[in-house]
Amino acid sequence: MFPGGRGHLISLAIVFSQRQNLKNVSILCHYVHLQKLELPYNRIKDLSCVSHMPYLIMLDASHNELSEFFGFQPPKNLKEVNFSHNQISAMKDLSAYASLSKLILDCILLNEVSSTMNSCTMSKYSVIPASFIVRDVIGLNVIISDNSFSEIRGLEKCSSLTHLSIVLDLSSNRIQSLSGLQNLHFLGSINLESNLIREIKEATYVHDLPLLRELNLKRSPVQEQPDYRLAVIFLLHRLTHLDEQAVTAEEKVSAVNKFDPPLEVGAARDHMTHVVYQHMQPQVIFDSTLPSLDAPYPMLILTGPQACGKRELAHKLCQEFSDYFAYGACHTTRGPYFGEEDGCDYHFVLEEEFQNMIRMGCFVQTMQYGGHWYGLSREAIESAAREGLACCIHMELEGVFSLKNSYFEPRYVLLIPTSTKEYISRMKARGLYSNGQIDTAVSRINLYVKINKERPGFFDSVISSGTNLDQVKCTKVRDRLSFIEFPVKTTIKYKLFIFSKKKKKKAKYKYNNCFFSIYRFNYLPLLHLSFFSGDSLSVFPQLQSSVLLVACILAVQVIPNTFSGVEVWTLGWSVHCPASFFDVSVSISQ
Ligand SMILES: Nc1ncnc2c1ncn2[C@@H]1O[C@H](COP(=O)(O)OP(=O)(O)OP(=O)(O)O)[C@@H](O)[C@H]1O
Repeated sequence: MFPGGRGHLISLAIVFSQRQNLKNVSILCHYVHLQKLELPYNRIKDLSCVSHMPYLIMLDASHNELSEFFGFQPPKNLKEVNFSHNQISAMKDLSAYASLSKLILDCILLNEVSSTMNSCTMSKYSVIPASFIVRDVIGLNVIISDNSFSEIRGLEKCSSLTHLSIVLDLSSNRIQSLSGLQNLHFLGSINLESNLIREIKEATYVHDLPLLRELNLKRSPVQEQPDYRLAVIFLLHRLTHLDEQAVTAEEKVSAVNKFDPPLEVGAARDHMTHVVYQHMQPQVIFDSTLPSLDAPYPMLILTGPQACGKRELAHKLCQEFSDYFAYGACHTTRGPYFGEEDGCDYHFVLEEEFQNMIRMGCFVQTMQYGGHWYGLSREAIESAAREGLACCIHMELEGVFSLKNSYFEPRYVLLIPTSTKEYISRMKARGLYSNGQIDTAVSRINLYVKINKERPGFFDSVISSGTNLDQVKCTKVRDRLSFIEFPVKTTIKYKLFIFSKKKKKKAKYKYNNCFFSIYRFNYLPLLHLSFFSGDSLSVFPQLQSSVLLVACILAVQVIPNTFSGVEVWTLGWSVHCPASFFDVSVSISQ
């Protein structure tokens, strides 16, 4: 029945595509040199003959009637075993099978696991590869695919799985959750292809597995979730392969930028948004850009965690030093607290209006905090600048990061609570905040402390915030900021003097139906051209040289927004320049 020369046969395959009636293979105990034995699709119940095969490396006994798990003495070098499609219901300790690296257990009816090391009773649907105590085996493959498992239970009781770096193949089941894998600290690779996992958050169950490098969720409904790949990469940052595809460094960076952007990235995005929307609007000269090229418009930003007292301080400063500061009221989508007046603390607007304002380029900076939008409008700054006052604003750290990207150069003062206890009782005393809001605010104190510590000079001044904002504190802030050289009301106005023969503050000219005004500031001319409908464009060639002259000195950008013809002559020196090239934008409007 079996081939001759049995003493030296090293590989034997008895393979049928359909089940055959081979039951007794005891004769194989004479084939002591066998290294590979393939006996699938038979009716074998007893494999004790394998005890006589000390050199056996690979055994395929799938599709048989085995009820005993490893019912033979351990061949020393046995590496790969396939027991799929058998009737094994109990499993045992495999510590004697030191070389075992791959064990395939598809479609077996596991009811119970018993071992010398542990014993746990499992339901039919538990996915249990056994209690493998195989020391120093790296890369043990456990393949339990093509079953109908709908959940993963009991794996953590299998001590081998908590001691080995293993590959776990659970493909083609009906598994919906990764719950059950969270304690298998040595899992290196999980194959969950063709299962029923739907939610990205399931990945959090395997988030803490330190050795997990490969996860396969191909052909699972979760793949249809928006941003699926980046989200999983973000949650499982140690992965090197997702869905059998290498995770690139670019993907890892994109994932972090998308789901937990560093402050700089969030700020850059915010700044970019507002610059783009602002440039889509007709360009005008802003009062805040007029003072000087070397002494930018003065602004004071008070920053610190919510309710640290910066808002009160801002109001106080503006009251006490009304010749220096004007309060810059931001816009917000949160509703007013009791006693808050529209336009005083904030401009309270609805979400839709806020979003419209973003698209209209009204904001210099925006931020979401506590589920509400906050934004510093250009008009808030301009209305202070028009009065010749420095704008005083309070905002969170993210706002500071964003503003640092703009051409504004405010002074930043950090108010930091020194006593968490006092800070919490201050928040509680306000009676406005839930415990969650208080926790968030408290947790952000460290963020401010960290930035202040790691980036010397990021804040121009740091003061501790307390419960009382008295006169002393205002004076203290002013004293500390004396180096700012606050403008007095007159500074801006008087510096704007005339660039005309008549020595008027602002000269308006009419030329060929065109009105244009010329300012002179710090001896540098600044042109403001305004046109009315029906203007003759013939003025342009004549103006061109003077505009170019001005452009050389001050780098003034003239942006046409109504006359397409204007583009022709501005094209050469305006359109092709990067936005930051120009110090001032001047509009030509109808
Ligand atoms: N434009 C803005 N950009 C960033 N942060 C802002 C902006 N406007 C306001 N904030 C900040 O948003 C946070 C929430 O503002 P809100 O006024 O709702 O809180 P509050 O409970 O009144 O606290 P506070 O007394 O600090 O203002 C505050 O820290 C506030 O300074």
